[in-house]
Amino acid sequence: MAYFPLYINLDDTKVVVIGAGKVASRKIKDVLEYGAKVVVIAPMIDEEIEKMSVCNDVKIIKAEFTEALLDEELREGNISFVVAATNNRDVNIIISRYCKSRRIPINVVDDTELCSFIFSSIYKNGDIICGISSGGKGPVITQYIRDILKDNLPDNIGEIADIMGKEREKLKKSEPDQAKRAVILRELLNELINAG
Ligand SMILES: C[C@@]1(CC(=O)O)c2cc3[nH]c(cc4nc(cc5[nH]c(cc(n2)[C@H]1CCC(=O)O)[C@@](C)(CC(=O)O)[C@@H]5CCC(=O)O)C(CC(=O)O)=C4CCC(=O)O)c(CCC(=O)O)c3CC(=O)O
Ligand SMILES: NC(=O)C1=CN([C@@H]2O[C@H](COP(=O)(O)OP(=O)(O)OC[C@H]3O[C@@H](n4cnc5c(N)ncnc54)[C@H](O)[C@@H]3O)[C@@H](O)[C@H]2O)C=CC1
Repeated sequence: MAYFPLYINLDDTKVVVIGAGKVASRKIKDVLEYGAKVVVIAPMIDEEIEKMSVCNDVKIIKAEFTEALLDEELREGNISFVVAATNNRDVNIIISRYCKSRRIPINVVDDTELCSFIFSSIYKNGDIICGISSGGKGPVITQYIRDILKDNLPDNIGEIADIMGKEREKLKKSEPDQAKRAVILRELLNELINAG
């Protein structure tokens, strides 16, 4: 079954990443861009993650995973989701079970079956976000599609979206007919795109 795309607000919420190698580093960089606060648990920390931890949004716990550490994080506050990114399959399985039994969304980087959600390739331009998934069939495909979007969408599509958003708010007050609003907005979009 294909995965359903959701867009969640991570701003100021806690994401726990267990394992701190190259894959963890990529995922941490991604979620920081969306305002998450990250707690990293691992005995060995990749240099890139050490660098990221100088900002207040990354806390490092230099230790092997234990359930008690996650219990403690939960006691301190809600967790948006957990990423199990260790290179030890047995540990990843334990983390997946822990999270699933508590209904905490879980991503396990080495096994789709252990995940309750997966990451996508992201095209981002301002607030325009396209998450592309192949359902785990291969990031090479999703990266290919992401690059097609990047090469073909106007570079200013994020700015265009900002303008459209403001105009839409104004129109909601001045034009009561929703169908007419949609026509006006489509025309405006065409104008903005053609203006380049
Ligand atoms: C299921 C999923 C779970 C998840 O991680 O969420 C998963 C799983 C696995 N990835 C593996 C390998 C690689 N992953 C990448 C890259 C990315 N992988 C990402 C997502 C996902 N990877 C989820 C499904 C996404 C989908 O729907 O297709 C991206 C999109 C997002 C992100 O991770 O941030 C990010 C691209 C970011 C960007 O857009 O640039 C590269 C390429 C590279 O590094 O450039 C390689 C090497 C090439 C290759 O193997 O294809 C392996 C084998 C490990 C091994 O062999 O040991 C597994 C395990 C397995 O397949 O069982
Ligand atoms: N989903 C994806 O996009 C991809 C997934 N992978 C898979 O991801 C996994 C991790 O890959 P890398 O980051 O390259 O590995 P890595 O070897 O660079 O890092 C592994 C990390 O796990 C930590 N770790 C090991 N045992 C631990 C424990 N008991 N508790 C807490 N942390 C522990 C280590 O300290 C280290 O920080 C591999 O299994 C690999 O097959 C690899 C490429 C892409």
